[in-house]
Amino acid sequence: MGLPRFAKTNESSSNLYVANCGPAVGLDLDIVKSAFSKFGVVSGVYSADESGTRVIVSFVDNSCARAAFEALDRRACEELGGRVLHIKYSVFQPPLDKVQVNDSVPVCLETSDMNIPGICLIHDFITIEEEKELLAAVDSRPWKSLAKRRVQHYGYEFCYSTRNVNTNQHLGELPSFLSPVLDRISSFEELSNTLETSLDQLTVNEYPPGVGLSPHIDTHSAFEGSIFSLSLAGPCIMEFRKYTDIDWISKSTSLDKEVENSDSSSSFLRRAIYLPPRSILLLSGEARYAWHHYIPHHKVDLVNDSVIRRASRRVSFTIRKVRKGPCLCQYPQYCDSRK
Ligand SMILES: O=C(O)CCC(=O)C(=O)O
Ligand SMILES: [Fe+2]
Repeated sequence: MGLPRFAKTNESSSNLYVANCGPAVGLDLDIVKSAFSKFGVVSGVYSADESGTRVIVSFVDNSCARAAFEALDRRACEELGGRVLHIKYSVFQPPLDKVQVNDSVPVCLETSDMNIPGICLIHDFITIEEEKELLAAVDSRPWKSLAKRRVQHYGYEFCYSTRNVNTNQHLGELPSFLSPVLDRISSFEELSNTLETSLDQLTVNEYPPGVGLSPHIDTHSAFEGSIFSLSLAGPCIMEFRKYTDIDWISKSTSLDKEVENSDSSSSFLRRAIYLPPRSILLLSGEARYAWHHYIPHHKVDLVNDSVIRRASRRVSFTIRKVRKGPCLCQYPQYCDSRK
C-alpha cells in the first residue's frame, strides 16, 4: 500500500502534519511516535510524502493532537534533536475505491461508552516487555494454518466446522507462558468478578492485515461464562451486533467465511470498539451471550477521523472455560443448547 493521503486543514483534527522531522533528518518514525506519545495515544506515524522530512502523526483523540500542536508548533523539540517543528492539522482522504472504512458506526475508545452490559476493556493490561515474551512464546510453537490466518489451541482444540470443542480430548494444562496473564486477570476486580471457575482453553489467532473474523457468538454449549481477549502486536476494530428480528443461527457463520452475510433484511443494534495492542477485552453476561462480535476485514480503519492502519499482524489470545454440561443462560434465543 502506498502512502496514506492526507490534506492540510485549519480545523482541529486528530492528525498532525509535522514538517522538519522524519527519516531523512535522522528521526525514524518510531522516535517521532515516542516524542508525540507523551501527549496521548498515537495510533500511527506515517511519511507525509517522499521527502522524508514531513510526517503525519495520528492520535486516537483530537484533544491529544491539540495538546501536541500547542506545545510543539514552531518550537524546538528536545526529544527530536532540538529541531523546530512546523505543524498543521491534517485530515485523512481515503481513496474511496481502495479503502474500506467502517461505514457509519462510531468507534468507541472505552467500553463504558458502548452501552452493552457485560463488556469491559482494560488498556495496557500487559507491558511491552510482556507482550514481546508472549509473542516469542507462541512463535516458538507450531502454528496451524487456516484459510486466511494461523491459530494455536491449548487445553482443548476448537473445531471450526462444528464451532465446538471435544471435551474428551484434553490437550493438557494451559501453557506456563500464560500464567502471568491468568494471575493478572485474577488480580483485576473488574475481570475476576465474573469468573466462577478456572479458565482452561486458549486459542491464539494471528491475523495478517486485511483479515478479520465474521460475526459470531462463541458457542454457548462450548464455553461457559466469561471470555477474555488479549490483543498483541497490532490494533483492530471489533464490532458488536445484537440481532433483533431474525433467526440468530443464520447469522452465526463460520469464523473463516470471507464475505459477510447480507444484512439488508435484518435489523440489529451495532457498536464498535478500538482494541489497541496490550489491551484485554472481557465479554460476560449479555455481551458474551447475546451480542455477535466481529472483526471487519479491513487494512485500514477509521476511528472517528483518525486513520488506523492494521499492523503487519495482530495476535490475539482468547481465553475461555470449556463447558461440560448444557448452557442454562438467560438468552435462550441466542443459545444453541435450547435449539
Ligand atoms: O481475535 C479476537 O480478539 C477474537 C477472537 C474470537 O472472537 C474467537 O476466537 O472466538
Ligand atoms: Fe469469538
